[in-house]
Amino acid sequence: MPLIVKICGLSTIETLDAALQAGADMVGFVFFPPSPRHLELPRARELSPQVRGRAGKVALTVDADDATLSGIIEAMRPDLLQLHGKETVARIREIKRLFGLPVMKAIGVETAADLAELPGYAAVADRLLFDARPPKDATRPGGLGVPFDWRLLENLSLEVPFMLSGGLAAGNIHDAVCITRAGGVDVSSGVESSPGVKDAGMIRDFIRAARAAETSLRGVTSHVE
Ligand SMILES: O=C(O)c1ccccc1N[C@@H]1O[C@H](COP(=O)(O)O)[C@@H](O)[C@H]1O
Repeated sequence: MPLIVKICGLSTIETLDAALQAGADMVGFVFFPPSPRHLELPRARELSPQVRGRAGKVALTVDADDATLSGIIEAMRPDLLQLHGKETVARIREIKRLFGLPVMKAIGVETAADLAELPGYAAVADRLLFDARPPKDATRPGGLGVPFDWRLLENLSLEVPFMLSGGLAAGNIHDAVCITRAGGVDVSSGVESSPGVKDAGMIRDFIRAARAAETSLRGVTSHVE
């Protein structure tokens, strides 16, 4: 399966275009007011048609209530909901029942103990996303540009596809993909010149580096087989 590359936290026509032109498979929009990448609904409505089937549209929320989710879905018709808060298995089941959209649940990882909750989430989510567990005093649960120990995911066997995030950048994506064998990668801070300000050149570099990592990993595995 080709590596899925997701560029998250897009908020301008120019950088969204850069991500799409460079071949991003998914583009993410953040709906979480404390984030420097937060989008208001009118802006989401404006950007959404630009994606027009060129990539999967992902709406990122953090413990959003039904009314908030409903407004976001009406405004941008996402293909996937990224749930990046403390949503329980029961809440995910309810969101799927209410809105009929696939869900990617983010799991914060710092130690092996953080993987204990995986079976429950894997049973209900369509995808999992492993991100660095945020510090207790963080103002947001992700988008902090901090990696975790990828070796914790080595030899992970899951029934659902999983993606990797947390401090990824063009310079470390090769190691990240080779160690975790993730089916997808998700970046926000690593393609920004400052928090919330995406850089078209960094987006292109990241996607190029992710594709190169994918090619080199394929070479290794086909050699071993
Ligand atoms: O991007 C944000 O501001 C954000 C806010 C709240 C929850 C998640 C957020 N972003 C996601 O966090 C990870 C890691 O991002 P980074 O590359 O380390 O900055 C990624 O999945 C983003 O989608």
